[in-house]
Formats: sequence, C-alpha cells, structure tokens
Amino acid sequence: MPVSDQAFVTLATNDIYCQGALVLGQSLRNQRATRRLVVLITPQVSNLLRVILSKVFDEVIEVNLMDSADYIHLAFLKRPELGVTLTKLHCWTLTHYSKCVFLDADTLVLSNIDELFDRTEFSAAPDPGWPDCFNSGVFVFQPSLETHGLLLQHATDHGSFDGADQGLLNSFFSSWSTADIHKHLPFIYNLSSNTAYTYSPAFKRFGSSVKVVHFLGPTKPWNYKYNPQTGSVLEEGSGLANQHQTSFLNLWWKIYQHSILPLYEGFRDEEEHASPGHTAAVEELGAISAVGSSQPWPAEGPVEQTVVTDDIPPSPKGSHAEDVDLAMSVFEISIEEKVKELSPEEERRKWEEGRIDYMGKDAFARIQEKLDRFLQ
Ligand SMILES: O=c1ccn([C@@H]2O[C@H](COP(=O)(O)OP(=O)(O)O[C@H]3O[C@H](CO)[C@@H](O)[C@H](O)[C@H]3O)[C@@H](O)[C@H]2O)c(=O)[nH]1
Ligand SMILES: [Mn+2]
Repeated sequence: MPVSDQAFVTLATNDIYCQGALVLGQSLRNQRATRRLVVLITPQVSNLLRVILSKVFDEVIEVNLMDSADYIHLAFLKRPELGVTLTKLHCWTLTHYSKCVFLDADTLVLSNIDELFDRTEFSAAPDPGWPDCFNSGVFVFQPSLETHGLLLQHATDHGSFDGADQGLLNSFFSSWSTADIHKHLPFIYNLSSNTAYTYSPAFKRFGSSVKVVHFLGPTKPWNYKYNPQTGSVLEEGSGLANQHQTSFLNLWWKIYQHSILPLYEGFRDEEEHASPGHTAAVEELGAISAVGSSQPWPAEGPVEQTVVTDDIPPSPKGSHAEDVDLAMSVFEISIEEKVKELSPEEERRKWEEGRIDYMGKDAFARIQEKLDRFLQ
C-alpha cells in the first residue's frame, strides 16, 4: 500500500549529480518502493534534466537559498562555505511529509528498504572512517520548520567541523552514538563501496544482505567509462580497488544504460533543432540501438506516477543548455562535464582580466594553429 505522506528524498545541485539521482530513483522503483520519490534541485539544474528527473521522481522541487526566508539568507552570508550543506538541510522544510528517508545521489538501492520508515529521527548508519560519527548519506528524519531553523542557527553559531553537512549534523544530533541503539541503522543500509575490503571476512559473511551501496568519496560511478557490450566499467586510469566495488559499479551502470539513457530519447532531435550550433544533449558516436535503448521506460519496476511536466519549475537560466555530455559508442558510454563555450565578449573579458587558459585553448600551440589557419 503506497503511503503518500512519507517520501524518499535526494538532492542534486547540478546536471552531473542528476545522473546519480536518476539511477538512485530508478533503483528505488525497481525495488518497489512504496513511498513518494522526491528530488531537491537548485537553480543550476538545466531544463532538460528537470524534465528527465520528473520521469523518475514524483516531485522535483527547486530550492534556492537566496530566495528563502531571511534567517537562511543570514546563515548563508555568514558562512558561505556551507553552501551545499545548507542545501541538504532544506530537506527538513518538506513539511507536507510526516517522515522521510534521505539518500545521497551517489547511493544505489539493492533491495526494498521501506522498513526504514519504522525508524524515527534521527537514524543513520555509522561512518566507516569514524564509526562514532554517523554517515550523512542515508538518514531517517522528520520534516519540521522548527528543526530546520535550529539546524541553521547551529550552522551560523558553530559552523561544521568538516565544513559540510556531515560534521554539522553530527554535532547537532550529538547523542546519536550513545543514546538509542534503534537510531543506529545497520551498516547494510549504507555500505561504502570502497571500504568493503577493509574487513573482508565480514563482507564475505554479510555482503549478500547489503541493501544500500554508497559510492562515497571523490570518484563517483559517473566518472568511469562503461562498456555496454561486456557490461562492465573500464578500469583504465581509475585504479579499481576490488571486485566488490567493480560489481557495484557495474550494477549502477546497468541501470543507467537500460533505464536512464532511454529517457533522453526524443530529446536528442529536439535539442539539435532547438539550439543549432550547440552540442546535442546526447552525442551519437555509434549506433544508439547498440546500447540497449530499445527498451521502453521503465525497463523494470512498476509505473506509479503520471508525469505532469507543467509542474516542473523551469530553470531560471531559461536556456536549453545542459552541463553534461553523454558520449556513446558501441563499446563505450561516458558522462562528461561540458566545457562551457564562452561568447567572444566573455572570452575577451577573461583575457583583459588576465584569466588566460595557458594549458588549454590559449596555449601557444592553439594560438599558433589559429595563426597558421589565418595565414593560409
Ligand atoms: O556538487 C554537489 C555535491 C553534492 N551534492 C549532493 O550532496 C550529496 C553529498 O555529496 P557527496 O559527493 O555524495 O559526498 P560523499 O562523498 O558521500 O562524502 C561525505 O561527506 C559529505 C559532506 O559532509 C556528506 O554529505 C556525505 O553524506 C558523506 O558521505 C551528494 O550525494 C548529492 O546528493 C550535489 O548535489 N552537488
Ligand atoms: Mn555521498
């Protein structure tokens, strides 16, 4: 039975993290999640990604710190380094839900986790790096404007010992490690993919019951390249730590390939016509059918929501341009952050301000090429 006043919530502040949010949302659907799926976004997220997110999530909610109440504004101005942190705290403002489970956009759900709604605020799993602290990638919370205000006050008064949300939340919910064992989520609800090997007999014993994998750390699944023929990520340069990690990465990419890429179908042509001269949303280097896009959405899992595209808050940028390039060939799929094309005026201003890209397009070799072309 679907419960409509409870929700799974994630956050994506840019088009790259949206790719993670999409896979997470799809993984929740594949596991027949019975609560609403909500994604918080910020103004940077492009229109295209908003539309795509709305195909997987029940609600796409834009949060804009600077537009919010004064006290948020104040907290933000006093501690600008806490930007993304304060954005995550926004989940406490979702007061149309009575209870929620927050999941980082770099998590992947492997089996149904609806039972997390039996827990109360504030429940989280230990952090693998310092188990007396919880990891803030998966937590159970109760939306409340009062709590939200207190959290912001805490941020303004004390900052965060790690400069981000995990430090702040740990010092705010400081009795977590001692007060109530029910608030300790088992590690299987937030298994960090890259630490699984530090206690490998435990992983052997309990690994098969893992419910949520968290790709914590600087290298995310979307930073790898994937071979759709073999169904595995390409190891070059990324130094994969171990077999478990590889199999979780392959799972992430399998969902991306079969359920997320097809959502971009139909937008490719539109994009090409809408913005001539711009790179298309999806660059087709090979046959797209070769990457399994023939499967209609959703490839797995039930359709539970109708997509009401009118409800999607439009990007204030008012443009089509998204910040992500998907490159596909028969043997390789990759997700790249787009190198922003500047207008000639912007280029000139950059030069005049002394911001010169000596290694890139302003490198001597590039300038020489231009001169040669001009002289020919
Ligand atoms: O540019 C960004 C960065 C982060 N996020 C969101 O914030 C989450 C946390 O960032 P992430 O890159 O996943 O951090 P972790 O590598 O998981 O590092 C740890 O440290 C973070 C900062 O304290 C905590 O938020 C995490 O939960 C904790 O696992 C992401 O999953 C996203 O949902 C964005 O939307 N855009
Ligand atoms: Mn994370």
